Amino acid sequence: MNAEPVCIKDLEEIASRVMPSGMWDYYDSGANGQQTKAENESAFGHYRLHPRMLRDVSAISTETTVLGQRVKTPLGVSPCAMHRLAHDDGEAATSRAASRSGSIMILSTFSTVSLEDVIAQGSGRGTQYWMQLYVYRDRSVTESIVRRAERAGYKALVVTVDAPVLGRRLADARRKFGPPPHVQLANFFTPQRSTAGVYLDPDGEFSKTFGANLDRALTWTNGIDWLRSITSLPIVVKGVLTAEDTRLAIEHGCAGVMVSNHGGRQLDGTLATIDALPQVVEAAGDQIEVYMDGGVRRGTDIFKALALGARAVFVARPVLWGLVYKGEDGAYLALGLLQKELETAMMLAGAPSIADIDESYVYRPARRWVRLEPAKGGSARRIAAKL
Ligand SMILES: Cc1cc2nc3c(=O)[nH]c(=O)nc-3n(C[C@H](O)[C@H](O)[C@H](O)COP(=O)(O)O)c2cc1C
Ligand SMILES: CCCCCCC(=O)C(=O)O
Repeated sequence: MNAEPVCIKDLEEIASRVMPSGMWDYYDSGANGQQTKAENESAFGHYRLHPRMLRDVSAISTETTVLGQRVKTPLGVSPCAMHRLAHDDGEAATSRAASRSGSIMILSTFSTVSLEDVIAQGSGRGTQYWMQLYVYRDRSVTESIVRRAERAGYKALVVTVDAPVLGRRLADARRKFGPPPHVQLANFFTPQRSTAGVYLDPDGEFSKTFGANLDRALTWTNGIDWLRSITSLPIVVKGVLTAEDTRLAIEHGCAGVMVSNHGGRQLDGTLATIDALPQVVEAAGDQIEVYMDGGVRRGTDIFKALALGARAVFVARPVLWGLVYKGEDGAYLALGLLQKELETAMMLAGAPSIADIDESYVYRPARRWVRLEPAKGGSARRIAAKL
């Protein structure tokens, strides 16, 4: 295909053709049988829109607020390790693209451009930068990233809580995948910096480096309460899929939760994120903001997530595919295609502003999953996942 990509699926097709297979597999893979990865995308198709006609849609605005600050769009970039696998400019290119499109950018701790250099690429036109954290066994490593993020101007910390261990992605396991030597974890290792307390697998295998550093004993108390005690930045927990954990996030003083299953790369067999979103929104009430990611490939997906109560919606792989296609311009194209599709969906549905988009615009599927909640001294209670 030589024509300019006109949708995210076109970008995916190009990236799948041009990326070396090891890197493509790392970006693409879900865990184990990849059921969750597939359902993140397909589940959007189970929701239907309920559009309204003859509403003035001559002026569409996607402006909204997130964590109390104005943003041009509720669309953002989810944290992804190692953008330099996609393009030599790595996260610097993504940062420029996010800044041009006014999208929020969440930077992965495992970026291949340093967190200071990434934010320096933004032109400050209302883009918010948030810093993603994995909590290390050696807390001084995490604390040092927090301090650097504060100094550099990041507006929130996003703590990923769905990865006490890296999910088993079979293609990576077969290959013992690790990055090529020129792709380095720039927040920890550069010619100028080598961070004590961070173990790097001598063979470069990701899952081993990950497993050796991260704290599997992490809890709400020793992780989230501890973070709150060392910083005043708002804390968002990423990887929440249940009402129970949303209530805990509120109790532990978080500012937001991100409904995410890590793009299906961690626990295979969870609900798709669009299906998990309603129970989280209900538990959150107006006490905490709710964001989501996973399988968002179209403007109508964003519209549906907003209608079900997400305050902002994030994408990961689509931006990586854009980077593979054309660096900064490709990532900007990916975000621009989604933004344009969102605006078109808003026009066609008769919802000219983000505030207009509510639950009345979607039909939920009638199917239900039922689980049993253990009862204390009585018979187990049947709980239906409300979709
Ligand atoms: C290649 C790749 C690397 C990722 N790296 C991280 C990471 O470093 N930290 C993190 O919290 N999530 C990471 N994620 C998960 C994403 O932030 C996000 O939750 C998920 O990919 C969203 O789904 P999507 O790719 O379908 O948009 C990664 C995802 C991919 C595909
Ligand atoms: C040591 C680098 C490991 C990167 C893992 C990043 C991640 O979360 C992913 O899903 O992949």
